[in-house]
Amino acid sequence: MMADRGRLRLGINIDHVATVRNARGSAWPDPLRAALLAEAAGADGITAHLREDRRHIRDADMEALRAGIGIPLNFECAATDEMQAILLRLKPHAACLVPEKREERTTEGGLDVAGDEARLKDYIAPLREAGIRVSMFIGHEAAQIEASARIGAAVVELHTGLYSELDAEGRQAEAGAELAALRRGAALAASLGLEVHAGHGLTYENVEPVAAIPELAELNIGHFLIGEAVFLGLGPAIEEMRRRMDAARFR
Ligand SMILES: CC(=O)[C@@H](O)[C@H](O)COP(=O)(O)O
Ligand SMILES: NCC(=O)COP(=O)(O)O
Repeated sequence: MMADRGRLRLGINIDHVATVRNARGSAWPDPLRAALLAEAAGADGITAHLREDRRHIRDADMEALRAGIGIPLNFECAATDEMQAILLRLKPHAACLVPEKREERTTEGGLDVAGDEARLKDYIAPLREAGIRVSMFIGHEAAQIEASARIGAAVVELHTGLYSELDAEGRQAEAGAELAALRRGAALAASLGLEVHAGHGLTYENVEPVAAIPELAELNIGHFLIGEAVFLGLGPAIEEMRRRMDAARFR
């Protein structure tokens, strides 16, 4: 009999549609249009990251996504006062708090929840009261997972960036060790009552071992799929990712 470990949700991150738009200072390609195409292709949610420097997604994009899509919006941002005010005004389905450095090319590592526990507990309290599902974008270390549970986060999203990099570099033993650590992290988080998501750097080639982790409820995938959309179209690119995720879950 086929094992049924539950359907894994697929959130599509549309940040890099905005990267292409901003490269020319034009109005296109439009991230909302991408989000609506993703929704039509079966995406379970849309993820967008409003960075402090607005290098891709901008405030108006978040407003348009909040008003325009029919599936949950996962609003990624740093835990700053500015972002808290925007979250409380827009009230997205979910807020995923991420570490952010102005000079980084992309999100490097997870949020240090254990090292900033008291502040983050206070920071998320009004978000929780507003009905926003709070998620922590963290590494797989037990200390970060336990701190996320203690402060009252509903979700942790485990950073798969290192696994993805090691796999892409052909460092299979190290990628396997990182995958095993992600598995242990997912099991610990679920045992603490957290919903477990994962994402960053996932591709057709590396997604299946991650999708097979039984405690995961959702993957968030962006950069690779926006690139693949150039060749396949966004809908077919998403459908192929969906197919591979299902293959990992239901084989
Ligand atoms: C938090 C995360 O993993 C992604 O949302 C990522 O941050 C996308 O944005 P960047 O590519 O700007 O890092
Ligand atoms: N939180 C991870 C995410 O939204 C997508 O990351 P990526 O696929 O763009 O690297």
